[in-house]
Amino acid sequence: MLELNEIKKSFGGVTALASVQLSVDDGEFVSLVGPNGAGKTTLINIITGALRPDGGQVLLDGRPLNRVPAYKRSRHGVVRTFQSPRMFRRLTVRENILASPRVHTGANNEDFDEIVEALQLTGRLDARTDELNVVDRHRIEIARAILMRPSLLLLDEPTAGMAESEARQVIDVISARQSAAGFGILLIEHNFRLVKEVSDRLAVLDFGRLIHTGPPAEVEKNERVLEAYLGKRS
Ligand SMILES: Nc1ncnc2c1ncn2[C@@H]1O[C@H](COP(=O)(O)OP(=O)(O)OP(=O)(O)O)[C@@H](O)[C@H]1O
Repeated sequence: MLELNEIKKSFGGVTALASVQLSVDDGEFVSLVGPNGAGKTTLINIITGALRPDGGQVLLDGRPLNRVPAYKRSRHGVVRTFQSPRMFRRLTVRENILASPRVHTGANNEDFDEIVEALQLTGRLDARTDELNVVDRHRIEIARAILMRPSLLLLDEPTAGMAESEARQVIDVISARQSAAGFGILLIEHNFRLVKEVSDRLAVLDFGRLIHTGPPAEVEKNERVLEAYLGKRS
């Protein structure tokens, strides 16, 4: 469904992405892992149209997106969340989750209740989001994104700032919804152990290069991955 062909992007002298080739099929769960500065967020920004690549093509269902502006890409079902969740701080949790018109038109009450409960937000629906911590703000963004009924969900470190048990719980919720609804996922996560079990494939970026793509069981056998990735962080 999503195909990235030879995507290149530099910032001044820094090569953020060097010819990245990656696909996400319908209903597939792909996790993009790699150290800080590897180019993960840049890749999501290129998929959504927030950034233009210097070279290469983004294709959605076989159609090139290069000339499609960011706001129209979301109409094609491409939905993203941010590394630092963006909210209307003076609005309540409920209002923030319902803030997208696509949530209004697409989600029924049952979906809303289910996802809010799974993400442990039920008791906080009437709180203002500026009273909440970053963990809950991530949960709000994820709830809204899922209720937008994406065909492709791009999650930029949805577990940033979470303890491992919180992160696991959130990833399990995402995975369960993905299995039920069948959308494609590209999820950014530093710690590949957290996403190993739920991912169909892992793609490992290092200094803008995709050094491995394959089933999670293979990743720890790849010397380059172990050296590039595990060498730098635990
Ligand atoms: N707008 C920008 N201007 C200049 N350099 C940038 C810009 N955005 C990203 N970079 C650089 O491009 C490289 C890739 O950054 P990117 O944020 O995509 O990495 P990342 O893998 O998402 O890192 P992290 O895990 O820390 O979020 C880094 O060297 C970064 O400093």
